[in-house]
Amino acid sequence: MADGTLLEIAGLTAGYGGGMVLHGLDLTVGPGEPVALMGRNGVGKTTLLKTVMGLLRPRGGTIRLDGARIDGLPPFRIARAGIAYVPQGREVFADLTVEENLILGDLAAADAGRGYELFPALAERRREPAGRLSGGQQQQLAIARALMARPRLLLLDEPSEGVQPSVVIEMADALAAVAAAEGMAVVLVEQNVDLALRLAGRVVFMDRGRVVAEEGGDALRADPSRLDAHLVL
Ligand SMILES: Nc1ncnc2c1ncn2[C@@H]1O[C@H](COP(=O)(O)OP(=O)(O)OP(=O)(O)O)[C@@H](O)[C@H]1O
Repeated sequence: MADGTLLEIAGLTAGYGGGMVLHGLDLTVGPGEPVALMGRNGVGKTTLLKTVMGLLRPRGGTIRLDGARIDGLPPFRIARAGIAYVPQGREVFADLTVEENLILGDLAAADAGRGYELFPALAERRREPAGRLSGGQQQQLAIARALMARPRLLLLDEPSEGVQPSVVIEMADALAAVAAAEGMAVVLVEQNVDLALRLAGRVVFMDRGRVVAEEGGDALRADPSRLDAHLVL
């Protein structure tokens, strides 16, 4: 879009049963922009990702991708529009091989090469059941699978959970490379400051179902103590 907006969320409300979790949330993300979303437990970060992906129906507000409304569409149509989602908990098909998991990420892909370029360690284990990989490699596989279809926007929920620091850094650098090379935007929900700051050009802070503040990644890298002011609200 001419104004450089890929994702535009305005006045979004959503919740479960009688309880509202998102209370009029506004957020815009530019093409190719890596954004980290931070905030205390329970403020609605996961709920936001699920709502953007169409897994939870919004109660109000609008979600636009490249200017076109996507709120209310079913998840498969949102995926086709160019959004991929890697939920918390590294979901892979444990009984299928690494290669089969990758191919399932994009049935139109002739081979899984793209996934192996992202994370070369996966190539060495391509014929093994995914369930035998370490936690960190399963997370890499879940991310690689989501990237097979070349999304324009990747929604990623807490990928660092239970993953060793060296693998976290590898994940951040692989994602940053794809974001830069292909113009893929990322919305990363992350408590791990190292990962959030390594990847994000901008950090957005949520509290009680709304975006309440944001900071440039460079300012936070220069002075990470600025994070505390936003996270202890
Ligand atoms: N399936 C559900 N049914 C009912 N309530 C839910 C459901 N999922 C989440 N909630 C509630 O919605 C609120 C926001 O949860 P959400 O998972 O979006 O927060 P979060 O910011 O991602 O926190 P966390 O870091 O703990 O995952 C919480 O009060 C939670 O208990």
